[in-house]
Amino acid sequence: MTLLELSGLTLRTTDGTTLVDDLSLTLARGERLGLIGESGSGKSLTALAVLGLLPEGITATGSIELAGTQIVGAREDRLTRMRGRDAAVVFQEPLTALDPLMRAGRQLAEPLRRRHGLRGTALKRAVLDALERVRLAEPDRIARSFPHEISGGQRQRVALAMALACEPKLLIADEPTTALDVSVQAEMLDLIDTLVRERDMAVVFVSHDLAVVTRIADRAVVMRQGRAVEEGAVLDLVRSPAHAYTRALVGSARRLESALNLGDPR
Ligand SMILES: Nc1ncnc2c1ncn2[C@@H]1O[C@H](COP(=O)(O)OP(=O)(O)OP(=O)(O)O)[C@@H](O)[C@H]1O
Repeated sequence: MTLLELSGLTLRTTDGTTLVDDLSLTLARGERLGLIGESGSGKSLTALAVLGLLPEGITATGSIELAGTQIVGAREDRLTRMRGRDAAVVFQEPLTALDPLMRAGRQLAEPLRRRHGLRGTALKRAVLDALERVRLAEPDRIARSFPHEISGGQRQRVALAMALACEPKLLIADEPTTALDVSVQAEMLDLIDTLVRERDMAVVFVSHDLAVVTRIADRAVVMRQGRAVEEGAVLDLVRSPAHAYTRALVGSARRLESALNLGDPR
């Protein structure tokens, strides 16, 4: 069953520059799609468009249907209902999602209260459970901390817990490991992988790094200069890229062999 369908999505600035050009793709429930391409290829804007969060001055034409809701041109109240319930996002920089002046526990309590109607002790328990689920040791301490008092990796886990709080059908992860230390990147990828698998959640995983995408996604769309140049099963793309740009990505994907554990990728 289709969860997300983009048809002819085109994103333009007010001065008429086309940033994403006639993009079409579909995602089934529970499916994991990588959106891959170099910086500026339009991946993040596509992800933001799905959430109805395009920056001012960028307009969308075409269609984005998410769990039966047309996102292009939808009113803000409709988008607000959709966010969290149908789709949630984890950004590269967790501070984008976190309020620097609010303790982590309070921030996480908000979506849990809204979605599950919890109050008081039950809400406190749910906050600690959500922090434990993203494998944060010392959930009590983390809940009491302000974002600047915890590490980048811990902040990203709190942001992930917030994104998962409303049990969305789709998790959009936009370079969620890029800003983290290499040592915690793999842990974060494993965590996302496990949590979405347990919940049978669909994923759109945005990254410039093919090696990272292979760990999470079943299928990938390769974007270049706002257009999809190639699409297919991740392993097919890696083994026999058709487009010269995909070939270049495969060639430059660091640690690809070990990430895939394929031996000779040819
Ligand atoms: N608010 C904006 N106004 C005008 N142009 C923008 C805006 N945001 C992004 N762009 C442009 O749109 C194009 C696509 O940007 P986008 O952020 O989607 O790329 P990306 O593939 O996600 O790259 P990165 O990995 O660097 O984020 C780029 O040329 C960018 O400069």
